[in-house]
This record gives sequence, C-alpha cells and structure tokens, in this order.
Amino acid sequence: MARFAPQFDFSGKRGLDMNTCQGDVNGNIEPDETWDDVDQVDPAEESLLQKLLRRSVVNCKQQVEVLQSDPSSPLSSVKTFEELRLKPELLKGVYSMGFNRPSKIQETALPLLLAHPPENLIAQSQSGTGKTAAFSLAMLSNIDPINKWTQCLCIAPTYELALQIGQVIEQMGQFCPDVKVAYAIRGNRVERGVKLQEQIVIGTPGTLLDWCTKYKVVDLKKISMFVLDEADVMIDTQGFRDQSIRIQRALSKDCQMLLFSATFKEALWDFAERVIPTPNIIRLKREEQTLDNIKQFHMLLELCSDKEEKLEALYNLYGTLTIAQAIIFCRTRATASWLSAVLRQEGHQVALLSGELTVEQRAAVIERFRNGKEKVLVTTNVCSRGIDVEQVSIVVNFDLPVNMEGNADHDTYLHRIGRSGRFGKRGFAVNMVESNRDMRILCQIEEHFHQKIPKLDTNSLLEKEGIPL
Ligand SMILES: Nc1ncnc2c1ncn2[C@@H]1O[C@H](COP(=O)(O)OP(=O)(O)OP(=O)(O)O)[C@@H](O)[C@H]1O
Repeated sequence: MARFAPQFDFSGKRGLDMNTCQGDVNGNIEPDETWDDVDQVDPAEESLLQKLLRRSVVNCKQQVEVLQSDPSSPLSSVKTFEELRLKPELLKGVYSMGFNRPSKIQETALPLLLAHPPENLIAQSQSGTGKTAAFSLAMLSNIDPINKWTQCLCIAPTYELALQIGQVIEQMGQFCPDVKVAYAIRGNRVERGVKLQEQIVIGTPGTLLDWCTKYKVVDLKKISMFVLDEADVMIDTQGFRDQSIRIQRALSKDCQMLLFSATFKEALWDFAERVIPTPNIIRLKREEQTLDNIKQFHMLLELCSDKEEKLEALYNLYGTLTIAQAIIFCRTRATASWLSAVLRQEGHQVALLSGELTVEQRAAVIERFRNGKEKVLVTTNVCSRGIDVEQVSIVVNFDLPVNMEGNADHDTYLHRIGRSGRFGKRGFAVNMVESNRDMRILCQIEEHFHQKIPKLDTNSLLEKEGIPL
C-alpha cells in the first residue's frame, strides 16, 4: 500500500513531504553537521521530523540539564535535594533513580510537605514535572517504618495509576528498611478486621473506602498524610468524589492533606477547598499550562476525507512514530480497535489499550509498552491521565478530544499531549484535522492556551525548534 498521501499539502516556502524532506527544496538547510550523533540511518532517507526526534532521543539528558538551569522552566530549582532536607536513605533513592535536582514543584512543595507542624497543600503543576515524585517523597518522609500500621493513604483514579505510584514509592524507598506498600485495587483481598501492617496504602476510591469502612483493615484516625492525585478525574468519575469525601471526613483533624492535579477546572477548586482545610495553594496561569518542550502541530487532511485517507496520513508518519515510542489517541473504542487491527494487518507491532479490557489486562498492556515490547500504543482516553512512559516522544490525536457538547476538551488535550515530553524531554504532538468541525476544535484549543498549533511542515518544524528560517 502506498505510504504517501498525495492529498497532504506540505508545501510552503520550503516545505517538503515529511517522508522525503531534507529540510529545504531550495537547499538552504544543510543536512546537519551538528547532528552527527543522529547515527545509523542514512540521512537521505530521513524526514526532518525524524531527524529532530532521533536527535532529541540521543540528547535528552542534555536537554533536561539545560531546562533545569533555566529559571523560567517548571523543571528548574534553586535548591538541591540535600537542601530540601530529605533523609539520607531517601537521597540515595532519588539519586539512584537518576534525579540530580528537584523540579520547581518539588522544590516548592517539599518544604511545605515536610514542615512541622504539617501544612496542607493544593498543587497544580504541568504534566510530567514531578508531582508524583514530590508526594511520594513526602509520604516516605512522613512515615515511621518502625510502626507496623498504615500511616499514609493515597487515592488515585485508576488501577494502573495506583500501581504506577506504588512502583515510584518502592523504587524511591528502596534504601528505607521496612517500608511496605499495599494496593487497595480491584482483585486484592484483605481479611476483615485484620489491620494492615503496610505503612503506605495506595488505591482507587471505592476499594480504599471498602477496606477502611467495611473491612476495617485501616484505622483512619491513625493516618497522618492523605494524598489525592489526579484530582480532576475524581470529580468527573461517578462516585469517586463522594467516596473520597467519605474517607477524608473520617480522618483525624491533624492529618496532613494534599491534592495534586495538572489541570484545575472551576468545579475542582470547589471540591479541593472542601476536602483540603486551610490549604497552601500552588497554581498555574492558563498560558503556563502547556509545556514549551512539547511542540504541537496539525496535519490538515482533505476536508471530509474518509477513514482510509486518515489512515494513509498515519502511515505517512509511521516511520517517525517508531523512532522512540508513540501513543495514538482515538475518540472511541471502536476506532481504536479498528485502527490497531489494520496497523497489525500491515505488519506493525502495536498495542491496544481500551476500556473493554479488564483492569489486569490494561496494566499488562501498559507494562509491555513501558518495557518497549511495542513501540506504538493505540488508545482512547483511558490512559491519557498520569501514565508515565519516559520514552514516549510523540502523541498523535487521530481524533481530537471533545466534550459532551462537541467542543474542545482542553484538559484532556493537555493530559494527552503530556504523555510525551516527560520531565523536559522533547515531545511532539500531531493533531489530525479532517473537517471544518475539527478545525473549529483546533482553533478553540489554540485560543484557550494562547498557542499557535501550526501545520506540520518544514517551516513550522524549524521555527518551533528555534532554528532560523
Ligand atoms: N527531579 C527529577 N529529576 C529527574 N527526573 C524526574 C524528577 N522528578 C521526576 N522525574 C521523572 O519525570 C517523570 C515525570 O514525573 P512524575 O510522574 O512525577 O510527573 P507528574 O507531574 O506526576 O506527571 P502527570 O501530571 O502526568 O501525572 C518520571 O519519569 C519521573 O521519574
């Protein structure tokens, strides 16, 4: 099948087809003397986007260092981890994870979280800037491992996210003797009335509430730290809001309470202020919510093109998707199943993550993807929240995210593109636009974030990369 989609207009002063462009029809952009590290592939075979991606995969450590020294970046900090007064065994843990310096949210939140007397916190920070690491360090600092009862509770909206947070805590706490984590997630059983010995329990709201109230394996009055992660999903998901409030109400007055989210709509502020008494607040301005390290583009298909044409457009990008790892977002389960099936028929190894899988199957798909068994993941919104796969460098919105009214779903957009460009790594987001309706949604996203999302062509790539045209 042809891999070129002639209907694309990648034209422009210097634009070329993404599969063949060498930067410039007019010969102005020389194939890169400075990009020598982009090796092992014949440069004549590579598109500009492919080169940029390959270069960023090779240079990602350097990029993070540069960002961490830029005071306007959410990854920067003036303090070191030592200055944040972490316990020596936790310092060992963070360094063993390859963290050199804290990010802004870690630097700002940790002194509050480690304060005596304890301070409550409502905190917003962009996707992938280290919120999970911040509250994991706070929980690990808070517990006394000698005490064999549950001291910290963390609520996450999904099974996968609860597991992921637990993995971070276990890794970070690997040098803290006797620290144990339990998972209050579907399928895990406890014995009624037999108190847990694990100091930290992470779970989804329903199971956690059952464990605390029905099975009575956790004494809520003994909890000294309570964390709500991805709080915006809590208020959107049927039942989660009330279950979280019921747990929170049963905690002691001295319990330290924290709430984190990358996005905060108005309803979340109401909820947050209800569940977190006298909070310190860290909040972002709207234009700060998108990250400069994630470059956003759109691909304009022929208006009213059919699914097959959209598929051709995706094939056109495919070589780029597999340089590192990619996530393709579809609006419905049906589209995601169809797309993954046709990509597989074409001989591509893709993973499918959608709501029809059981939670265990979903966790297994994410684990395989995280381990690089598949390079491309096709999914719906289920995995747009919180999932951290470091190597993802490109996100494709095969369908743009919309809300019930058919308008742009800004928060979902942010969470989706935030799956790439984790912790300052370079990321690319490509939005497929195939109708006037899509164009209207794209414009809404641009307006909301005060950001231009240009057409994907050589000019816009060079411009976004800060390479003079
Ligand atoms: N100080 C640090 N130095 C280097 N890497 C870090 C640091 N803190 C976190 N990371 C890494 O950055 C990635 C993103 O961190 P984390 O998952 O904590 O972000 P997040 O803000 O919770 O993201 P999201 O909003 O998507 O849930 C992870 O892979 C994590 O290991």
